[in-house]
Amino acid sequence: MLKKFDQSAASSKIPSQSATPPISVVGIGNKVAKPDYSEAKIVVATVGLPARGKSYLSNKLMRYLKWLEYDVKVFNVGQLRRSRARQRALTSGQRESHTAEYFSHSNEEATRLRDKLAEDSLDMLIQWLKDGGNVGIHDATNSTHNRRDKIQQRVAREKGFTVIFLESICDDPEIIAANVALKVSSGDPDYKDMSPEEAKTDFLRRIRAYEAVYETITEPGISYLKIINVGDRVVMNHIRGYLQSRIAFYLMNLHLKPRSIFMSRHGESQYNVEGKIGGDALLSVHGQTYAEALPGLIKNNIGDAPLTVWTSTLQRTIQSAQYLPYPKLTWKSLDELDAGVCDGMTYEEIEKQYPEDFANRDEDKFNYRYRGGESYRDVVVRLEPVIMELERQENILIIGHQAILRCLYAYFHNFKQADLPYIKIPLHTVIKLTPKAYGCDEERYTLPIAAVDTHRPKPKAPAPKPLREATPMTSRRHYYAEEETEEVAPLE
Ligand SMILES: O=P(O)(O)OC[C@H]1O[C@@](CO)(OP(=O)(O)O)[C@@H](O)[C@@H]1O
Repeated sequence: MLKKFDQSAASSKIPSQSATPPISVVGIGNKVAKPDYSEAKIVVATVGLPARGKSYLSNKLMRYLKWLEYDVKVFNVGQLRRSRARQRALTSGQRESHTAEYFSHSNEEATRLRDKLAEDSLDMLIQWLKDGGNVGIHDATNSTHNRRDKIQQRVAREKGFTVIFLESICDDPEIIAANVALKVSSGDPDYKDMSPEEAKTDFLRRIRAYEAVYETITEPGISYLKIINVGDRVVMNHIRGYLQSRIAFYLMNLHLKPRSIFMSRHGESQYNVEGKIGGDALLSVHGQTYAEALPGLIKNNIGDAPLTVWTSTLQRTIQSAQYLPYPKLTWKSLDELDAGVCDGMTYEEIEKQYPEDFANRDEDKFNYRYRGGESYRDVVVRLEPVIMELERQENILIIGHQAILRCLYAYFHNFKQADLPYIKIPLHTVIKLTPKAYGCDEERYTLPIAAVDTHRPKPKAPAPKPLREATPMTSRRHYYAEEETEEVAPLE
């Protein structure tokens, strides 16, 4: 539901209206208010034994939905337990230990305490939803009918709130062993006073304590998703509405097979050399050299492993991929951000011809929409099917464009919207992302082939407005030898 928006006054500031959830946006002067998705209020409650990837699924889901601009937060009951224990230790001077006995069902006092923690965490989550959040993820074992009944009853007290249970069932010994190893090696506060062997023994006892009372979801009539071995099989029940279906579809497409996602911009184009944006130019001489060198770099990296190459429909990406001996796919959705009336111009020309637009873009680059073109926000929306497909696939090399790769990179590294349009994706560099339990490992390979720098840094001070007599701003086009290495910091 879009509120009325004065399009004549702000052709460049109209937020996305494409196939995204209903949003309301209010224009305030030169600024664009944050989109309001307040209609969706969903509690996602995880269900599963320890070491079944519940936190992995919770965090992936959060990253995906946040990238799509929903307000999402994970409420991890284990973290609440630890932070309360720390607080108690500060007043009592005595440290509490939460070994396997604490999780045993026969320990009535501890069971009462754990139930209370789950309730408190749910109350905090519901309050957060009332304050404007959209999807609150209750990351806990929630492994009995009784616990799930309580969650349902609590959520039912809130008008318009719905709950989906997300059960992660895993019987693949490799996945379980990897999750156990991660828990005991990640400096988990529960195990900081134990050796890795003691920690492992204790954690396995904790799992057995939960197994003794575990009840898989069989309750009729509730909304749930059962994810078996992280996406091998998925069972769905009573999934309704746009956002619930989207959540289900995303989780269905996840897998845990080891793989890497390679990203590279096309080789330097003739437009890059001239400082022009957009267009459909061919590669420069240096760009062509990069295209020739790329197969060697990739082969050195992945050897004989299978790989699929994705390009946009624009010549500079297709030309850059021409010597790569792998199956190729051309995506219209990977075409560069559409600069509308500014297509084919240099930044200096845009500043001269459209000074207000130029200033607006500097002020809020993520939301700014070129006249007759797109904003970064629009691009994020059109890349959603690409993200979904990337989650399903194994090794992929994307030969793309500056703005497109920024958006994809931001998804994997959880960047804030405001920082996204300034991420450095230099030419003649391959970025290798390897998804891990929480986040991604990254390596960068830069080939020693000269190229211009097309990155315009964020202006230091807010751009002055109106910009009748704007001082010319030069695009920084120079060679890597002059490049500083400062990077935008990822979230968390
Ligand atoms: O959003 P900004 O920083 O302007 O970067 C996007 C621009 O990057 C460019 C190069 O300046 O990408 P590309 O090299 O793929 O052509 C432009 O075409 C595009 O408009």
